[in-house]
Amino acid sequence: MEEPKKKGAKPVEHKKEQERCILVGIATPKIRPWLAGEQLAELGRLAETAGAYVTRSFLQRVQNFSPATLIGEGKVGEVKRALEEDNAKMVVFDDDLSGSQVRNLEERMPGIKVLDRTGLILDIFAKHAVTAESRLMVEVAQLQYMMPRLTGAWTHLCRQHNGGIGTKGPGETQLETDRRMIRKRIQELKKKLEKIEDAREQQADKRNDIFQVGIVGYTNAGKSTLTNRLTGADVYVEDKLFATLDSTTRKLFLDGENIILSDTVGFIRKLPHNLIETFKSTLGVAAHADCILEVVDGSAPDYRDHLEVTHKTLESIIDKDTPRLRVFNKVEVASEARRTELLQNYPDAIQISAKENIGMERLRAAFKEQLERWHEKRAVAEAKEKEIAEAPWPPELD
Ligand SMILES: Nc1nc2c(ncn2[C@@H]2O[C@H](COP(=O)(O)OP(=O)(O)OP(=O)(O)O)[C@@H](O)[C@H]2O)c(=O)[nH]1
Ligand SMILES: [Mg+2]
Repeated sequence: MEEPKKKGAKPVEHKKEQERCILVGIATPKIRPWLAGEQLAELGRLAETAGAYVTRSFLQRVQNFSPATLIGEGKVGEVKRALEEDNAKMVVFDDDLSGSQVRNLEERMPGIKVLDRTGLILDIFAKHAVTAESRLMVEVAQLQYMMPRLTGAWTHLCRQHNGGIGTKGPGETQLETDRRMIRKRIQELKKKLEKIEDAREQQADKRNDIFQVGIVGYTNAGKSTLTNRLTGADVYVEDKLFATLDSTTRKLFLDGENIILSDTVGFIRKLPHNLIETFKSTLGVAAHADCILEVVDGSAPDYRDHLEVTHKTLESIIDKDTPRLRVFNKVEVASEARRTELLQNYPDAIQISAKENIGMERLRAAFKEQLERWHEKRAVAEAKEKEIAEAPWPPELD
């Protein structure tokens, strides 16, 4: 059996050259402790995917977020000391920071780069974007992310130059100019994106007579591995988050005819709404599908959370009437207890291993069933169209 494709000959350890960083997660009483730990571990994987080296992580339990710095003042001091000890120059928060929070934190920790989960995701997106379309989308998202943070950067500079004196006057004018320029740029980029989208829609129309399956799911669930397994394709697979940014379509020969599988960008928790909005057209590939295949990592401790995130993200993108299939992947590494739990709670889902080639026959059978239903639906629709076309005109009156 063929091993999934790995990224070329990459040096394994490069910790000295990597940016060293510390992670900060915040757990409110609403979130269960083990899940808070999982989320922080996921942030660590995001940081590593972005090329950073995590020296340590903090998980602070709080009743409420602190408005000025997100975490309490005492904790800020603790993080600052840890950064010095670890010789790290970057701190990444698992929750979104406002522009003023970034500014306050940077003031308290001079020389330290302050990022949040979204900033990290955008960085990964920027690195993994290959096509003109995804590059444009990433730039829009980056500019939108920058806008509210601009205030921080500028007033920060103003204070430095004017010794802490007010921030009105030329500073604000400059800020306004910057904002206007960014807005204009966003508009331009969006126009370009619309053109690409139109071209894609036209292509999608042309393919209307082929059954299309949109593969969706949480990042790293194994969507690309499954696409490769089913179609013998060579889609990029890696044990990193957001390996796939641009959707790819592959043909699968099934029951005497070709169907199309589209592999798409994965979802993740705490993905800001405007990022989903921006990537809607890539995800739109799934929106046009005749059937949705949801891939879930059945071995993940927090798979229920993954299911929920996927469900919520899809809600805004996909027609609720589109037929859906669900597979639990990586079952060869899931415990017996987990497999039983999945079987009991999700009797319609198919347990598979894209890596070990388990469950593929059942999945193909499920595709066939959907394909038959699709043909039936089309036949009914065509008959109706024909009836309308052949009806006498003007209609006969009684
Ligand atoms: N154990 C196990 N690992 C798997 C299986 N399928 C995929 N993987 C591994 O999971 C990791 C992610 O696989 P991908 O196919 O890149 O996942 P993806 O859903 O396309 O991820 P993104 O494109 O990043 O959203 C890789 O290391 C795969 O080798 C499986 O059935 N079993
Ligand atoms: Mg992928």
